[in-house]
Amino acid sequence: MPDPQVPEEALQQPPHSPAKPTTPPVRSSPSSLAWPPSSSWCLWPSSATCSPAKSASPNPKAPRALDHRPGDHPVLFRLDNVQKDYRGFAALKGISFELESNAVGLLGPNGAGKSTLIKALLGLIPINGGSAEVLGMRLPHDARAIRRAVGYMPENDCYLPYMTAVDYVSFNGQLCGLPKSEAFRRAHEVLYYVGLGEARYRQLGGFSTGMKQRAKLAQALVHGPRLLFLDEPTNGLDPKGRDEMLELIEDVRERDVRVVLSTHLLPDVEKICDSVVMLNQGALVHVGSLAELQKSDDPVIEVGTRDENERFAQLLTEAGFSVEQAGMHLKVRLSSAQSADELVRLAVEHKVQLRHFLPQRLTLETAFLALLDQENSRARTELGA
Ligand SMILES: Nc1ncnc2c1ncn2[C@@H]1O[C@H](COP(=O)(O)OP(=O)(O)OP(=O)(O)O)[C@@H](O)[C@H]1O
Repeated sequence: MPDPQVPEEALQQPPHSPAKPTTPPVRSSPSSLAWPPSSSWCLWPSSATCSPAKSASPNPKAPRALDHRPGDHPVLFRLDNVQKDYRGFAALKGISFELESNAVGLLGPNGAGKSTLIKALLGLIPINGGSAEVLGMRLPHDARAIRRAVGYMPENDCYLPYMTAVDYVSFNGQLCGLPKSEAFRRAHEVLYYVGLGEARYRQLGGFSTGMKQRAKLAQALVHGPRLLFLDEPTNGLDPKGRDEMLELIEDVRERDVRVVLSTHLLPDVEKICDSVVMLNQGALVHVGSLAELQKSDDPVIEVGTRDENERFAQLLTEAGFSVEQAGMHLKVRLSSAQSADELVRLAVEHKVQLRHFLPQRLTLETAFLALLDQENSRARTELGA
């Protein structure tokens, strides 16, 4: 039975053609298995700029090289001394950087200025000094063009509770410049895409937190943005909901939409992003690739022995290694002059049986905390001087 509220063109292109081989990113309920919308469905508006979606790559999780739509600007952001004051309070203190990236993690403790930076880059709040470019478009002159090219999923709820999901998403599409019928058609498609196909005529006020987050994602995607700003998209979600939201974001990224993810959850950044921008108290702490940040100059090896951790720690310390106890294991930090071979040789020489030997990757969390520590002690020194 055709749905009387779905426009004819949407019915001609069924939102979930069985011919599509792509893996469903969301499997929250049988209804969400309606993914994907169709083989030719894409995140870009069909009128002027839409071209067929690329077929799924063999490994959708494999990192892709920068690969943009024709005419897309390779430089995501170019900021020069961007400042923002709220009645005399400096929320952004002269931020400068240039970044080429497909997925950026925007990190910082509470009050660091992440939301302020996002709003400034969207042209939603004026900056008090400096200049900024988003995808090659300059603020404030090109603010309208930026808003058309960019989707924004805000941290806070931003809907009227008595609106249905489809009206809400369609209305946002119109606000972003889509004609009414196109906005309505795409609202249906994008709601299927985020796994809310069956719930699209329900009022948002009755949605669970996970459904509200998906509806917010849908409204950010409806007009086919080239860049998506996500402010705390996994806030309030349980572990399953969080995984599903991250899978959706990964899928969006795989469809050539660049992503800026602002979050406190560093594992989310590790999963989605290829680069990071770190702020602290309105200042830029770090900008660069994630891999670069996780590269440790002093590798750490976790070792465990058969009941001889204490003796081995003593031997390692005497040999000049830096050792600390970490639960049932020892963490041995190697300087540039030391090697893992030496550590093993020492164990063999002293007949210490090694039961555990694990070179450790520096986590984003460790790197983040170390950078914040450095920055805070630098600020304290400056204050004292
Ligand atoms: N409209 C406003 N008026 C006055 N001060 C503001 C306003 N918005 C933000 N601030 C202040 O600017 C600073 C940066 O706020 P912002 O919301 O950008 O930080 P954030 O990094 O996004 O924090 P969180 O992670 O807690 O969301 C904070 O000290 C905040 O209190």
